Amino acid sequence: MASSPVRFGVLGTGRITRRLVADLQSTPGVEVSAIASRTAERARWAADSHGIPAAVSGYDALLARDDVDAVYIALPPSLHHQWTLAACRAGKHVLCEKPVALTAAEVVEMIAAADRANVRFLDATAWLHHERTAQFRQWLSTATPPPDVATAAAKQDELFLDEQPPADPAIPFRVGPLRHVSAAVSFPNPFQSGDHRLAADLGGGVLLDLGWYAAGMIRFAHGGLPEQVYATAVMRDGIDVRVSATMRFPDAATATLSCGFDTTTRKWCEIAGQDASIVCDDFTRPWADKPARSWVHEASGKVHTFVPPSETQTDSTGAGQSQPGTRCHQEREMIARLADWIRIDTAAESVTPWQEFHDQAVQTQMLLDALAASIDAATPIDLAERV
Ligand SMILES: NC(=O)C1=CN([C@@H]2O[C@H](COP(=O)(O)OP(=O)(O)OC[C@H]3O[C@@H](n4cnc5c(N)ncnc54)[C@H](OP(=O)(O)O)[C@@H]3O)[C@@H](O)[C@H]2O)C=CC1
Ligand SMILES: O=C1CO[C@H](CO)[C@@H](O)[C@@H]1O
Repeated sequence: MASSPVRFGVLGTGRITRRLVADLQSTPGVEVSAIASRTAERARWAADSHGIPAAVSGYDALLARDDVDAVYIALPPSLHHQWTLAACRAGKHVLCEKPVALTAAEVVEMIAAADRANVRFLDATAWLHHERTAQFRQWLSTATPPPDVATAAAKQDELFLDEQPPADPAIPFRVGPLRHVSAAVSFPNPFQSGDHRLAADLGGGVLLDLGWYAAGMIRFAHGGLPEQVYATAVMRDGIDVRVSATMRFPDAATATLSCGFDTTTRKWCEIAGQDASIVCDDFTRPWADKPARSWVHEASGKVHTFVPPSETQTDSTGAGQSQPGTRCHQEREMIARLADWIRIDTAAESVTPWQEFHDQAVQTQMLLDALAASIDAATPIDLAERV
């Protein structure tokens, strides 16, 4: 029996809703039943533009509606905490834009509120849901080689020569023990004056806006938090517009982060292990008109281009050409995942597949907290002392 669609209500009518509302509407099993604005006129305009049945004046009024099962919170960062708590109180599931909140303490409260209300919570960090991220995860899960391989690795750097096929053909590369992660995300001045990204009271600043992605990639690649960080910021009108940071983990892995509102477009990362590195130059979101790009660089200098399975569909001529229509759409994957969680009968199942995403969100925000503290204090910060 087909389950009924998950009906989303949208809070906010800004820039991101132009894209995400269409993504919600085009995800199977999901509908958008209402959109709310602070003003009735703008709600009407947004509902008409997107073909949404109900235009709602005021966010509280949307939360009170019976035709809304879940909300998509597309408000400035300073409002995410408040409206997530309100949505949970109203019994609505939540998809909340990034950065999840202003501090890790707020994120912990938001997740606790969702747990108390038995509703699902997910942050809209879509790259975590791209199929290639699952492949990165798999390569990283082989980070610790068996002892005999580790000994061999210490003796020679030719483990990946072609004549030595890997043990598991499904995992053709082993990154080996993680040594360094580098993540850089920037966009050159894309904002109008008055934009929340440039307003301190709305949670502005590049560290929260784009550092969210870079810190998230570093946490994802390592799986834990550094023991020490040091960050510096270039400030303009009281807002951090460029941030650079270094960090060191308890296992001696290191990382560097760079983000900027005044630097050319970058959405890059390099995850370097002892044996190979994963390189990706569009990890936050593949370019709309191009296939997702990532590579594995072996110690020998050999480079392999990774083509996600959805981009290697054979076309009608059998030529194996990439077909854009079949490409992984990370936002729809994210929405479908949340809709699946909403349909899980938690009374019948003890699984909590959302836990890893909650851990990722909390720890990303903890890392940002530490970087902000380092910028403020102009000194390295020990995370162990902050937990
Ligand atoms: N996942 C992604 O790829 C992206 C995520 N984002 C994230 O989405 C969120 C929203 O960003 P974006 O859509 O660009 O922001 P916009 O400023 O374009 O829109 C924010 C909306 O929030 C509502 N709002 C409520 N209170 C305020 C306030 N005090 N000041 C301004 N707006 C307010 C407004 O809707 P109304 O007046 O109708 O109530 C406004 O349209 C941010 O957290 C951002 O980081 C942004 C871009 C991409
Ligand atoms: O998340 C985001 C993705 O890209 C934008 C740049 O145009 C960011 O500023 C935004 O908040």
